[in-house]
Amino acid sequence: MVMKVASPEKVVSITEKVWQRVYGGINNNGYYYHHHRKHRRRCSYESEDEYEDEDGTIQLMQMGAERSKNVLILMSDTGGGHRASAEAIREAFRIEFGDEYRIYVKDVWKEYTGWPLNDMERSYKFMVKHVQLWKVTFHSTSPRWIHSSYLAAIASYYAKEVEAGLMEYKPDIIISVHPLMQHIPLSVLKWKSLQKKVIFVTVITDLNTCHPTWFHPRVNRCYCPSKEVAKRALYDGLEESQIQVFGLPIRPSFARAVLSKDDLRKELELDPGLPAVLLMGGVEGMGPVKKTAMVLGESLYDNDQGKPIGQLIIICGRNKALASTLESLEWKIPVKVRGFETQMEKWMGACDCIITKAGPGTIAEALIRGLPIVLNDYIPGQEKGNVPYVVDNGAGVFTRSPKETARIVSEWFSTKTDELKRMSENALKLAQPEAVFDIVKDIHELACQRGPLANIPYDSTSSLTNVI
Ligand SMILES: CCCCCCCC/C=C\CCCCCCCC(=O)OC[C@H](CO[C@@H]1O[C@H](CO)[C@H](O)[C@H](O)[C@H]1O)OC(=O)CCCCCCC/C=C\CCCCCCCC
Ligand SMILES: O=c1ccn([C@@H]2O[C@H](COP(=O)(O)OP(=O)(O)O)[C@@H](O)[C@H]2O)c(=O)[nH]1
Repeated sequence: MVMKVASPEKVVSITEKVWQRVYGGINNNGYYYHHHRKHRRRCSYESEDEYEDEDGTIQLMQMGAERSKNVLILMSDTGGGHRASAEAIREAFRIEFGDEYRIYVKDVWKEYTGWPLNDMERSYKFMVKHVQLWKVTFHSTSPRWIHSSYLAAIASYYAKEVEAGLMEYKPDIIISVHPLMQHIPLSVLKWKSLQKKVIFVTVITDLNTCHPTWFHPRVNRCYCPSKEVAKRALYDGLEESQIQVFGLPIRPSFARAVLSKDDLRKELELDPGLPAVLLMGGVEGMGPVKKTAMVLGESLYDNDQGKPIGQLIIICGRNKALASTLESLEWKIPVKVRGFETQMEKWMGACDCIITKAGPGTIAEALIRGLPIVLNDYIPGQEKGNVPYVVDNGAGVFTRSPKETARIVSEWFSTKTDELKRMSENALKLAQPEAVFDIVKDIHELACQRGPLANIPYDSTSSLTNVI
């Protein structure tokens, strides 16, 4: 990278001049600040060569920082949580490090491979609809020898395709935010002798009872969202030095935006005075959403006084059928039915509590917004442990019964407002809004320790077919 700066009039280091111009400041310790970055950073390996050209302009050549580093985030739309976390990491990299990193969020399986890898979304949706099938698959594939053999077989079968997918993005760093995206890319990196050059980290997006496919002993780091998950990682053979516990990565718009409930209600055209409950079921609108909405529609109406005691917002995500059914119903209380929303932080910020299945993304977001949670369902296996995570920490309750859910919310809005307040405080205590920033800073540290760009031989000629 070559940058131009005017000749200095007083004696200041060339580095300082450049950083002042490009990034807006440098402190006494030599750390520089980007105009939109709060975090200080410096990779000690960076060195500069300088020279003056004819018009007196000094050219600065930064050795070892000629280009942005490529970061490939591997995810899949099996549920909405993996994409949300991937986007959170991308945004945090941008805020902290500007254009120092070029981020790609990709489902490489979908783009490059064949069945069953390229069809995980549909298969997963089918399996969680037939919940016993999912339960059996989840638990029967938990032993390492079982999932490792499956995944090794698939890795050999799709090695060339996965290699092509990785080559396309020439990653210096690979971040997996999906339980099925450790083994195959790590095998490919091993076969290509790239393991020591490419940094590979896993960011786990399950809060407690996660599947052991998340834990791969050859990762550089495994970011666990909770101590419970870290314990499982240790038990599964990861070293302490590989594990970091920062929290689940949530989009920075949740952590950093200053949101006033009154303004949000105005913007979202909600009733300014009535307490509001948000009802949802992950990105697929799963769980007993319709039944719960209908019972709430009755219980949040005070028949004696002839007026509502609360309002209801239902976010159906990608479940269009659910949205259109709910839109066609008549309600006694103010109800807003929405499809897929891109600004969840606003809807959560406008509400007083939430009813949801035990999706880890939604839970972590609700905690940041201080919303007491009624968990009304969970997917067996990976979501089961999210229930005690919320309930035992006093941030919410669990019930599968729509009637019970409606009773709890009506009480929170009338006779038990103190309980609502206490749970909201507990939720805020459990929240980890800075987790995503801690994760990207730690990855940056790893990249700095790795030294100048590794000159990774991403040549298009070598092929894995030679090694398998
Ligand atoms: C389809 C190809 C997948 C790989 C091919 C098979 C390899 C076999 C090895 C293991 C199979 C593993 C399946 C179970 C592991 C799942 C681990 C896990 O936790 O998955 C969760 C994710 C979804 O993410 C979650 O979403 C939730 C919300 O909905 C929530 O947000 C949660 O926090 C998230 O973590 O699940 C997946 O992505 C799995 C997709 C799997 C599709 C399975 C297709 C089945 C085809 C072949 C599998 C063969 C398995 C044989 C089982 C033998 C049973 C006797
Ligand atoms: O309309 C919607 C519905 C959901 N989500 C997000 O999708 C994620 C859902 O993840 P979770 O782990 O809760 O459940 P999943 O969808 O994976 O089952 C969360 O970040 C939600 O904020 C969203 O952005 N828009």
